[in-house]
Amino acid sequence: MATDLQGPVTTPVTTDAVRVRGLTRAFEGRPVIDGLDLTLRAGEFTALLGHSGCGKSTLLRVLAGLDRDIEGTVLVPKRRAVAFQAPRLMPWKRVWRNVLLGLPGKPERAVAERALEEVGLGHRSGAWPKTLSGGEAQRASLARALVREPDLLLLDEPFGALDALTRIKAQQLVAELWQRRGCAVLLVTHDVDEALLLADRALVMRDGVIAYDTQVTPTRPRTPGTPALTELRSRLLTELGVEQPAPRSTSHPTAA
Ligand SMILES: Nc1ncnc2c1ncn2[C@@H]1O[C@H](COP(=O)(O)OP(=O)(O)OP(=O)(O)O)[C@@H](O)[C@H]1O
Repeated sequence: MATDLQGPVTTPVTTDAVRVRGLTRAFEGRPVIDGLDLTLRAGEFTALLGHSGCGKSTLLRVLAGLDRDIEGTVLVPKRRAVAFQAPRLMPWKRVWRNVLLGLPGKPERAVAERALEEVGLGHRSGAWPKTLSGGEAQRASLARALVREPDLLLLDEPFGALDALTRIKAQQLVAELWQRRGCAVLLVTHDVDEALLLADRALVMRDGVIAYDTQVTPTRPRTPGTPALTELRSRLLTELGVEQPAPRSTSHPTAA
């Protein structure tokens, strides 16, 4: 799949969707990413966690090819797509035209409608973006990513601005799309529970590198609160510097 690669160096790799070696990105002389190595396997769903400002979006932008002012080696598949927290729809173009935006050639409306149907938005194809709800706009943004048939789907906090119920539905949709499409996904999120719900693997970024890298249980669908997930949740929170209360003692002093 990832034999068709582009990046600063184009050594072909076969089973990996992403291969990053010694990546450094500095702003005004201060490295935000500092010698980072990362391999994502084809078809793997990976969550990227880290405190605010640690460089998650910067890494995603580099992988998306939106930031090339870098040092190091970045190998990514040519077919990749990105969806951001804000859906970034052009208000003067109908939804289906937004979905096709930037695609080469002159793809037909039916191409956009197939992707819109996949995200449950076929009926809003001819609508103007301003008439969509937040969840609908986010789904349109996902359709725009899917229409590119990506081998690598980059998601930068796509659920961050959604209300709790819409967020659960959007998470389910992404899980379904990933299972159907089989592409590698890199999801930037602040939410440890979201990472544990969706991902095969969770990474914590700190000090410009991947400081922690763990597999999540392969069982799906996930049931929050199982001992394995609870332990992993606690480990990830510790890695993120979140102090947790000590487990409550089960022994009670007996009254005299
Ligand atoms: N274009 C830029 N110019 C200068 N500094 C930048 C630029 N883009 C990002 N930075 C800085 O790089 C650091 C990492 O930013 P980035 O957006 O990657 O963090 P993040 O981990 O995604 O944060 P958050 O979780 O808050 O979205 C921040 O200190 C940010 O101010």
